Amino acid sequence: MSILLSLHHRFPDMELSIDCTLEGGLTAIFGPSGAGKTSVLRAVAGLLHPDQGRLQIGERLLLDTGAGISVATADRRIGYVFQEPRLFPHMTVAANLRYGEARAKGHALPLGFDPLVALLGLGDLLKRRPATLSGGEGQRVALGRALLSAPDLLLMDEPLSALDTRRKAELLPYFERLRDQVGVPILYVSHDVSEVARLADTVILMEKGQMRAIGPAADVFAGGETGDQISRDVAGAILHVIVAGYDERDGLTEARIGQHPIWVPGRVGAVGDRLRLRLDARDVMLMRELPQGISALNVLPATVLGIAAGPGSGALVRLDHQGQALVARVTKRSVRALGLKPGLALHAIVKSMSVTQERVGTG
Ligand SMILES: Nc1ncnc2c1ncn2[C@@H]1O[C@H](COP(=O)(O)OP(=O)(O)OP(=O)(O)O)[C@@H](O)[C@H]1O
Repeated sequence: MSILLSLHHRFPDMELSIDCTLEGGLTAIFGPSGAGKTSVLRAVAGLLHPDQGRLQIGERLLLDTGAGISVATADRRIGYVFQEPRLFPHMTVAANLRYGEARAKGHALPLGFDPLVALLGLGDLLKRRPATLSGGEGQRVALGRALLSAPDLLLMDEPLSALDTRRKAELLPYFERLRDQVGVPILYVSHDVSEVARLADTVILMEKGQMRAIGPAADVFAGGETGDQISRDVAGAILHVIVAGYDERDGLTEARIGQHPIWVPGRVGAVGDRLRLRLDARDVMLMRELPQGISALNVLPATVLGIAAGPGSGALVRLDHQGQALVARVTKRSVRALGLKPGLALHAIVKSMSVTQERVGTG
């Protein structure tokens, strides 16, 4: 189901502008604080009335300022999950979920009550009251309630930002399952690169109210065509790999892109599972000759696609590894010393230990 979104709004100290068409899946709106991410969600939900805008979800036209159309929030069939669960404190978890279901008003649910309770692991919580839930449990209930209202689109605004690292890690697999098993498109706001790299199919990069880039997550984090769209702190690759085995002796998971192995610390997934790995551009080293006697386990043949030199001492080198984007952040001095230029074949070295747990996701 396509989502057509066009918003233009002038705040006293910022101009918001976004135009895009989305084709389902999970789209992350990513950018620093104040970029305008939440304002986009608010406009989509009908809580902010833009100066100019158009929103169409599938066949349903929800907003067209030119034609004077703006469907009321309650009738948009859009679910909203916030930083905190916002559950009804006097109701049990089951009653909170049933409240969501009642709002579906007969529209087909993406998943029935019981399968959704199972997917979100809510079975043991149904009789509890919100005050007794942990932050992560509360967010799962909030998600369930939103999905049971049969939304055409789910909005999630920094749903992990109020949680500590452990709770975030517990919740992320549920979000992955939701993305992969429930067909509801999701607009997901976050300023956290590890979260976005792990979850997003598509990334909208926002800065100062403007849409700076849009595309598949791997392309946007690699810096796009010109390599200068992404800030150096978040540039990196998202590699899609398949689990090939586990080395018991060394405690390493073998993943593969085609026939090429990539070793990841710990046991992750089962043989045949699809994983996505985030490689920070600063953790990738480049060598022209096949290296001998080095500790890094992952030596990936790659071809230089482009080089974007920043204003400082660094440069972002975009590479192709078997059809997937890799990106290395190196010094301009190394670019010169290695004679890096588009088309050059070389080796990208990635330390296994740099692929930490939070950089490994599914799907
Ligand atoms: N109701 C409002 N009135 C005036 N200006 C607003 C309003 N809402 C948003 N803005 C302007 O838009 C900017 C971006 O706000 P928004 O909350 O959308 O950003 P964000 O990217 O979600 O940031 P954060 O992660 O900090 O919430 C604000 O700094 C402000 O300039």
